[in-house]
Amino acid sequence: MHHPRNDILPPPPADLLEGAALFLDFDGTLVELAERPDAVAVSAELRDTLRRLLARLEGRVAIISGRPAAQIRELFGPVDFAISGSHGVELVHADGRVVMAERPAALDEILAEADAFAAANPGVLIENKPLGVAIHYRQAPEVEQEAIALAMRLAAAHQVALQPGKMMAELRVGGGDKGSALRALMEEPNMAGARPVFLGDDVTDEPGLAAAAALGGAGVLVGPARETAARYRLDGVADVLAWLAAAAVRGEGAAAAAGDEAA
Ligand SMILES: O=P(O)(O)OC[C@H]1O[C@H](O[C@H]2O[C@H](CO)[C@@H](O)[C@H](O)[C@H]2O)[C@H](O)[C@@H](O)[C@@H]1O
Repeated sequence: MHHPRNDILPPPPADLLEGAALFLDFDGTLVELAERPDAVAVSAELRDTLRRLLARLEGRVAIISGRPAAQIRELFGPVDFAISGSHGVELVHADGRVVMAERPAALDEILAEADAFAAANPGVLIENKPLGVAIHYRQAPEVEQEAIALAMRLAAAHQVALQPGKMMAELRVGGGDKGSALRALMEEPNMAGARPVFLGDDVTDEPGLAAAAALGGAGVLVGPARETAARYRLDGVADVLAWLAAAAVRGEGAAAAAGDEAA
C-alpha cells in the first residue's frame, strides 16, 4: 500500500498507552543498530521498563521482530510477554503456545548460495535463521547492489519471500508479516477492547504500523520521516526508551492515585 510521506508527524502523546496494547519492534527501536546481529544486548533498564509496562497494561505487551522468537527470548531472559519472530511468521504466545511454519528445504539451497557469496565478499555476513536466510552487507556496503540482485534471483528461483531490511536482504518464509502477527495477537482474550500501538523503524514494520491504525490504534515511526502508515514519530532508540519509561511511570502514578481514591 502507498502511504504519504509526512515530514511533520508529531511525537506520540504522553497518554497514548491508556487502554492500549503495546507492540514493539526490536532492532532499531528498542536497541541501537550494531555492526553485527550478535552485537546487541538488552539492558537492565529496558527489561525493567517492559516489566513495568506489562504490569500497567495488564499483560498487553508483545515484541514483533524480524529475529527468530527464540533469539528474542534469549536476549530478554525469562519473559512473560508474547513474541512474534521471523517478520511475523512465528508466534510464541505469552502462555507458551507456539505457532510456527515449517522450514522449507529450499532455505538450505539458498543458504549454500548465500554462503558462497559471503566467501567471495569479505564483510558480508549470512544469518541462518529457522525461517529465513539473511544476507547482511552493513560491513561491506559496496556490494549492496549485488547482494540485492542475488536475493531477488534466489527469491524468484525458490519461491520464497524477499524481505528487505536495513543493510540486509532476507529470503524468508512468506504468508505473513508484522501486520498479520499484530492482528493474530489482538485476537487473544486479554486484548479485547484495547487499541493497538505499534512502534517500529524499518520497512518490515510498515504492515504492523498499518494494522495498528486499521484496528483503531496508531503507529509510531522510529527514525527519520519517510512514507509511512504511522501517525506519530520519535527520532530514535533513546527517545523510544525515554518515552516508554515515562509511560510506565505515568501508569504507576495513575494506579496509585486510583488506589488512594478507593481507600
Ligand atoms: O524487526 P527487527 O526486530 O527490527 O529485526 C530486523 C532484523 O534485525 C537484525 O538485523 C538488523 O540489526 C542488526 C544488529 O543491529 C544489524 O547489524 C543489521 O544491519 C540490521 O539489518 C537481525 O539480524 C535480522 O535477523 C532481523 O530481521
